[in-house]
Amino acid sequence: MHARTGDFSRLSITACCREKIELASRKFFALPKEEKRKVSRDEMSPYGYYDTEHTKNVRDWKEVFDFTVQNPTIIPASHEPDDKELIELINQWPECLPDLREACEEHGAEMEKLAFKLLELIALSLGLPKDRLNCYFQNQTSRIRLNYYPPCPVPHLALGVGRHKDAGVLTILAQDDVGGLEVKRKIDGEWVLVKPISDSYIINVGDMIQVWSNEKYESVEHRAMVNSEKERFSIPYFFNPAHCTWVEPLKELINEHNPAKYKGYNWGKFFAARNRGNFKKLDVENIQISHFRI
Ligand SMILES: O=C(O)CCC(=O)C(=O)O
Ligand SMILES: [Fe+2]
Repeated sequence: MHARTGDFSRLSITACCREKIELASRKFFALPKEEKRKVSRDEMSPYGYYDTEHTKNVRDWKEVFDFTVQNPTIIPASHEPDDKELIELINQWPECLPDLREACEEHGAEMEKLAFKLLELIALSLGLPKDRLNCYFQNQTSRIRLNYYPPCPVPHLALGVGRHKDAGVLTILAQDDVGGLEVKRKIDGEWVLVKPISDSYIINVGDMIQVWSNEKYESVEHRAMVNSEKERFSIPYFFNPAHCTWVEPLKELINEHNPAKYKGYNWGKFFAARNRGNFKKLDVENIQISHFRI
């Protein structure tokens, strides 16, 4: 893929790398359940295969495989503010499909290069030095997810992923040609289909850019529909900073006319709190940046 990003630079992502991960993802999800469950995630090892995820307490119609880009990745052991314990996330790879690991690691490296270019463009667009945001990404917690949405006999009763906003910095999404991703249009609240364009990536601004930019950028609500005939695959890359990142509106962007719209929060604890809802149904709403809105 080639993309022109303003006058700044020309990015080139090898199409073969994308084809490789798409093929490996199809092969992985086509494996028998017992094989996939050998790399199942659980509360101790929260990355790997999973087929019972909930978004906002509702079960999604999908199977996923998650891995981190930096191996190992360090995150807090729990969402409890006083718990200082950290854990190392170690990727799990299916032994019967060695191609998957290679394809995933290559794709991760390509996505990371693109993510840094985009980050620099965003910094420049906010009137900041181009490397202003780079410092948060040493020991980053970025991850990639392989999404598989099987055909659904009752597509009007289920969603592949329920409505949500991505909590991180940027999401770079590769979707296949089936279609199903919808974004909520701000002016009228209508859900609008993001039409698949082959060999292109969808760039989604996440909640952290909304907070850093003090709402100059907004993260968009989105969801994934399912359909009764076709299976669908997508591959989001979630670009996330180090767990210790304190997220708040950037000092340079706020002043008496534009006061900070958010209180600060710790990314690692936010992420741990968000992930809690993946393993059990919670009685409370999952953590959102609106909880830090001033
Ligand atoms: O499958 C898609 O198109 C979107 C997936 C998504 O929003 C997510 O995994 O956060
Ligand atoms: Fe998303």
